[in-house]
Amino acid sequence: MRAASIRFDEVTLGYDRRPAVHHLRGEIAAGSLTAVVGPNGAGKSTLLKGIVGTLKPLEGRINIAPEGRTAVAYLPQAAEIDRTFPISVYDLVAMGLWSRSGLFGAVGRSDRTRIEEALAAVGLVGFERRPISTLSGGQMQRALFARLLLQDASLILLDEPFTAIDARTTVDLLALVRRWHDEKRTVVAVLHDLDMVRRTFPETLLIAREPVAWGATERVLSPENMLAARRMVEAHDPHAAPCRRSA
Ligand SMILES: Nc1ncnc2c1ncn2[C@@H]1O[C@H](COP(=O)(O)OP(=O)(O)OP(=O)(O)O)[C@@H](O)[C@H]1O
Repeated sequence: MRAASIRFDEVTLGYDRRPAVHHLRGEIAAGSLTAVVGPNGAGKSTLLKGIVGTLKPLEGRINIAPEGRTAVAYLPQAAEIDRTFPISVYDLVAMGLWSRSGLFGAVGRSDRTRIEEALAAVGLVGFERRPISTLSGGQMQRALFARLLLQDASLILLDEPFTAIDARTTVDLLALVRRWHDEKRTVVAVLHDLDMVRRTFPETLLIAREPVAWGATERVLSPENMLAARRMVEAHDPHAAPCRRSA
């Protein structure tokens, strides 16, 4: 597997021509482990959607290398996942193989072994037949991480993966994030717990509608930068005309 890098060339992302994030340039290095932090409404989820490609840049370009050959796995915020969908834990996790087997591809013995290994890795052995609607929040997140494991992607994007998740589950799932990093996958996670970011994520991008600081975590999370980010989001006028400032 070749690790994936992400380059931003003067990127503006937004909705209905209104920028949510702009003046974004720089690179997330191949094999890096990056936290994206910032106040509510700073544009963190928007940034991930831009990388995944569900949101096309209003301006600029996001380039993922190696181009066309990077498998991307994306875990949206829990609120965006339909827990009422009638599907078992096993089938949800098996969906991680779709990129290889296709929607109607047969699940062979080696696939079944991989599904069982993924369920074991997240501590969900015995939950296979449970409908996902019966899972607790932490169990659901474990199932989603098992699905990510099977996706075997070189670029993994996580949007607030530990919000409202119990401490034990967080510890277990954070170990998987570390494992992905050791395997030289590129991991980008939106997080609010700054202690966790300091402990686990070497790189941080602090955004407040535009990058405030980007680089080594300890330097980025300075009190000055955090204050600047909060002020920038508070000062933002959602009805302002699209910004024409060159980056
Ligand atoms: N689908 C949408 N249509 C219009 N505006 C949107 C849409 N999604 C997000 N926005 C706006 O874009 C801005 C950035 O939102 P985003 O969800 O990316 O922020 P965030 O940093 O992830 O916030 P939080 O920490 O609260 O999850 C906000 O002003 C939000 O209201």
